[in-house]
Amino acid sequence: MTIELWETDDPADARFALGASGLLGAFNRAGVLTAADVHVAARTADLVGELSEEVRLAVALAVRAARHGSVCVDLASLAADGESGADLPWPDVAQWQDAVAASAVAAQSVVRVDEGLLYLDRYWREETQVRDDLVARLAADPPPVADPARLHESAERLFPGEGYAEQRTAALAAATQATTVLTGGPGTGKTTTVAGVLALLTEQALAAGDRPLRIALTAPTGKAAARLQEAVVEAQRADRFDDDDRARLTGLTAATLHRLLGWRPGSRTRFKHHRGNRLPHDVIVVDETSMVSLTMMARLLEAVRPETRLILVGDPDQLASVEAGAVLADLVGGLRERAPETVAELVTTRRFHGTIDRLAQALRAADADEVVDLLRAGAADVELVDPGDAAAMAALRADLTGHAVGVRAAALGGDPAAALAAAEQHRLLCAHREGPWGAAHWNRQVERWLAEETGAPVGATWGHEWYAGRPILVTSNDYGLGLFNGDTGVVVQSGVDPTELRAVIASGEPLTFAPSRLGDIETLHAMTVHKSQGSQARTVTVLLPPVDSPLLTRELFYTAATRAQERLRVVGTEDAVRAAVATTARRATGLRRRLLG
Ligand SMILES: Nc1ncnc2c1ncn2[C@@H]1O[C@H](COP(=O)(O)OP(=O)(O)OP(=O)(O)O)[C@@H](O)[C@H]1O
Repeated sequence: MTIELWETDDPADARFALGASGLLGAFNRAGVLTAADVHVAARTADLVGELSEEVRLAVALAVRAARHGSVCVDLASLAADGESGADLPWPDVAQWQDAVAASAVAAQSVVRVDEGLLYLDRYWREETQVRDDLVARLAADPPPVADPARLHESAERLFPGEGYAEQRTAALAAATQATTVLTGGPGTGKTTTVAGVLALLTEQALAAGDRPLRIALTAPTGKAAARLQEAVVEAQRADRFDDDDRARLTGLTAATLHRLLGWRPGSRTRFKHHRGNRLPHDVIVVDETSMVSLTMMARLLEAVRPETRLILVGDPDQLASVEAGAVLADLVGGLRERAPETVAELVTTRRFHGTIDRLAQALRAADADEVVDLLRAGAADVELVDPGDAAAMAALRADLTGHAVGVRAAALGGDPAAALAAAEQHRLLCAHREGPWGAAHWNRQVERWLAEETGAPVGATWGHEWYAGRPILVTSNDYGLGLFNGDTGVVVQSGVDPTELRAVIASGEPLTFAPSRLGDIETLHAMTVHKSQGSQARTVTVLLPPVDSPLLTRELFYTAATRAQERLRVVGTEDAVRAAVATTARRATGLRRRLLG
């Protein structure tokens, strides 16, 4: 294992810290630390009069770790990894750890050392709080069940027979305890279980003669929240639910976690609801929990009342949040040992019966030979394209261009629903944002092909950023407009004049805006795998980066592959496929271990 470095041929690269000398300078020039890591560490150390170079290096490595999604840094293993890969002046580990523990930065709580792991104070406090809140929830009495006989009877009705046994057990667990982590891959029946649990709980509230249950459905992104809401409503249409169940559950709406907690202007990490002003709900269901960062989990747990039933739903094999932490995987790992009854795992796939499902299972099992065999099997729903195969790449180009042309034709027709449907057919997913395998490059590429094919000068290279048929992705929440990070849409021509353009965003009822009203928007001919989390498309093309990419991991491949509902095309060499399967995204966190203690 080698330490991940940034590389550049440009001596003026902004990541070089001007004037950095000594250890910080050496680690910056080697590409371990960026200028930002160095400056943050130097400033913080200056504030408390910390002069030791070794300690300043440790602080900078903790800052760097957070940038890479880790909550803390294990100096010993980092130095051991680094020594095998880069010729760097690593301090003697034992002495270094002692120096950090005895330092002014530790004494002033700028950093914390816990079981050999070094944390920036903020993350240590958040991790401690998540652990303490969870442990307190586990220790408290379970919420009361008004009519246990009725609960079991209704569970048999809503989850009948052997086919629903796994979900029935999970639902009864979630209905009878305060905290449940419901995990499973795509299509394993998580939403069906959630819909059933809500029916069970609303019925129990009625049996107890209580006021109607207050239920919150939530997810980290607007797109995921909207999907949860639709899926729960859809699940209740099944015959197993009777009219009374449906009547008690009418009007359920889902909101993003930010909105549920009460977003406050000017702060991304502080909310209206907190320990002193808790959320009023009796049941809170969080979907796509793998995307929840440590910070958001801390904010959520402090705002949840002890007696509220909390159901955390997600797939721990997916990529973790863009921000620091790997909370869902840590919760599953830690709680499985500490309180196994709180982890309900669904393992039987209900939706796919094809190669995509088998591929997802092989990826979870890290079985590289099976993954390669499935990709090469010539199945109708899964295909592997070798980037060195000119004919196959030409076919890929024709396909991507054909899709873009189809979206443009629908958008020129001025029918928002048709344009949206065309745009939602296919997703091109990239590991990186920048570079030859990045989303930015492929967005430009598809726009160029579209322009060539149609003769219309569209796209950023022509200076026509807004054009009919431009698929778009919303990249931040805009509560005023009702737009959420992750929302997707397309630009349509709304009149005879080609300059009359409207942006249509997919929602229950499509939302229409003048393009000038939209702020944070990206073109969506291609998107990063990270941003695709929480959404699916019928056909998905995944561009695997080359073998040496630090982003090439099993979690990335699994997340990308499971976005596909009907067809999956993977563009990459066999070596890249094998490297992805063999590499897991390593994030340093202490939560799993601390949950055991
Ligand atoms: N026990 C079951 N037997 C047969 N079909 C089921 C069962 N449970 C769920 N299904 C069906 O399987 C499909 C997937 O279920 P569901 O949407 O609940 O899964 P999910 O895990 O939430 O999926 P995803 O996370 O991919 O959205 C649905 O069409 C649902 O009706």
